[in-house]
Amino acid sequence: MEFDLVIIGSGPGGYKAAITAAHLGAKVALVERGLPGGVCLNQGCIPKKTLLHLASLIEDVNGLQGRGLIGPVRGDFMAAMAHKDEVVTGIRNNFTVWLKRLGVRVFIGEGKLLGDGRISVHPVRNLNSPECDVPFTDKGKLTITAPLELKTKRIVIATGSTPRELEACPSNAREIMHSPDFMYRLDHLPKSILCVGGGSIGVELGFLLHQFGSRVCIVEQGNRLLDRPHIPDRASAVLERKFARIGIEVRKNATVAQSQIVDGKVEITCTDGHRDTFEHVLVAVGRRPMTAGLGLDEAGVALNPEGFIEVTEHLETSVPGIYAIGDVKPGPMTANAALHDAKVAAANAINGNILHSNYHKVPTVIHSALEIATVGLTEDLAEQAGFDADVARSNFGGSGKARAHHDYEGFIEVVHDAETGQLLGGCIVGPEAGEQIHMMSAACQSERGLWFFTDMSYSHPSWCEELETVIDPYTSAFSKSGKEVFRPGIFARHPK
Ligand SMILES: Cc1cc2nc3c(=O)[nH]c(=O)nc-3n(C[C@H](O)[C@H](O)[C@H](O)COP(=O)(O)OP(=O)(O)OC[C@H]3O[C@@H](n4cnc5c(N)ncnc54)[C@H](O)[C@@H]3O)c2cc1C
Ligand SMILES: NC(=O)c1ccc[n+]([C@@H]2O[C@H](COP(=O)([O-])OP(=O)(O)OC[C@H]3O[C@@H](n4cnc5c(N)ncnc54)[C@H](O)[C@@H]3O)[C@@H](O)[C@H]2O)c1
Repeated sequence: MEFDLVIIGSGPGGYKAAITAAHLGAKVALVERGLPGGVCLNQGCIPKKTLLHLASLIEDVNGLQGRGLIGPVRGDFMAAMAHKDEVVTGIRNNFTVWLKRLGVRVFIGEGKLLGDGRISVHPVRNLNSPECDVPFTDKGKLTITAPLELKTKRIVIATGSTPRELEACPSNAREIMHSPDFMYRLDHLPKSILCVGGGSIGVELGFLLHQFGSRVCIVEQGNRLLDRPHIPDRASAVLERKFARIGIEVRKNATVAQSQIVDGKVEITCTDGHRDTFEHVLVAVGRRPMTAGLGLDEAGVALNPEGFIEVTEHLETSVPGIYAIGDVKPGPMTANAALHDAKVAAANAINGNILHSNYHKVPTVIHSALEIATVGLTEDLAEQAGFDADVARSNFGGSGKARAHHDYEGFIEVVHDAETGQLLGGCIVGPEAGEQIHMMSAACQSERGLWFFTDMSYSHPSWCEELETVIDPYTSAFSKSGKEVFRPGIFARHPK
């Protein structure tokens, strides 16, 4: 069977690449060895967001007790987990039908590079990935029963990642677990849980369990939660204050030195000497790329020292015509980034290397006790890049909508160049931040830069109108000084 493009892996990277290439008129095959939809649909973004939505509702409703609502409401964790399964299964069952309608051939089997544009696909013994026991209804009869060989002009590798192990706290998928075990093996609400790692998974799953009634502690080796360059310190600080207020314990600058399972409970000793016992431990200390068994060596595809597939700015690997996208190559390990990569790599694979990946364009959104959303550069990163960075900042204290919702924790900051007004990026912490950030993205993309916000008209009351409030004094000052120069945002000026 011959194709223009074969994609290995059907997560957000793989399926988006398939759709993009199909829209460009290519004959496309998508090979998946586990559950269609990858980590994002089956173990990550979608199940997590379903549970977090309920967790946030509990918080919102209880926050309005005595202000017209009578409570408190409580969560039913196992009913929430069943609801989550229904949501995921519903999306998954339509997923392959949708791809078929676009003309994409889906093969459920294990893909391996054979060189010379050939890919073998082998039947998988246990269709459901080793990390997840959820049944898959193969409506389209896509599961192969005998080995196949596909021939293709171009290849996209989108095989994703898997959780990193922690030697001092080895997972047994029960008392000590990783996020896939949390999603599919947890059959009760833990009375207590330790999250090792205060990154995205620790703060998101820790918060949701707290809302359902677990005692939650997070141990983080860095000196702040979400310790990543593109998340400003101020955002971590607001989240840490909120965790302290609602009763989530955070132990920073520490990790687990020893763990032992005794009578079905996990006894922990931390490097700061702290000892405690938890019903469960969730290890979330990052993820490693999924490259084993792909035949990369034989095909000549180079890896970097950390084991990620090396790519050029066009997302092409060391072998011309083979591209790699999403978690399996260096860069942000988010669905947002994988979706961005997919559009770049698929277009390049079909039309020649014309597009560059540009992670300034890709927002990051953390869904926890507060939503934290960023795009482009922080103040620190902007200064490191040589800009004369200035920040327009506001909290939601003056926002009518925030007051009406009785929800005004958080802030907005918009980073720009003091000299030119060029928009460089921003961060929003607060309600619907993950939606509001798209305004910031559009502004960064536009030729109008900061003036994008003041040119706009807004609905009132709304969260987004705060963006105009925060920017107004800056654009006015530029106008008064006669320095009103319209410059494209950071996206257009920085190819990488
Ligand atoms: C708990 C959790 C919550 C998350 N929440 C968010 C969020 O809210 N927002 C966000 O942006 N990101 C989130 N992420 C991250 C996001 O899920 C990943 O970044 C994203 O799924 C990566 O997409 P991908 O296409 O690179 O790979 P994946 O989604 O990992 O898909 C790779 C696929 O390739 C398949 N595969 C591997 N090897 C082979 C082979 N040899 N043959 C055939 N198939 C193969 C795998 O079975 C898998 O289905 C979350 C992650 C987790 C764990
Ligand atoms: N909303 C989202 O976009 C979202 C949500 C969940 C996961 N994800 C992605 O999934 C990936 C995995 O998430 P994650 O939370 O496991 O990784 P992460 O990289 O987000 O955070 C891991 C955290 O663990 C800490 N850590 C590392 N080793 C440690 C140790 N021994 N002891 C204590 N702390 C330690 C790190 O300092 C870091 O803060 C991430 O790359 C993330 O981008 C994204």
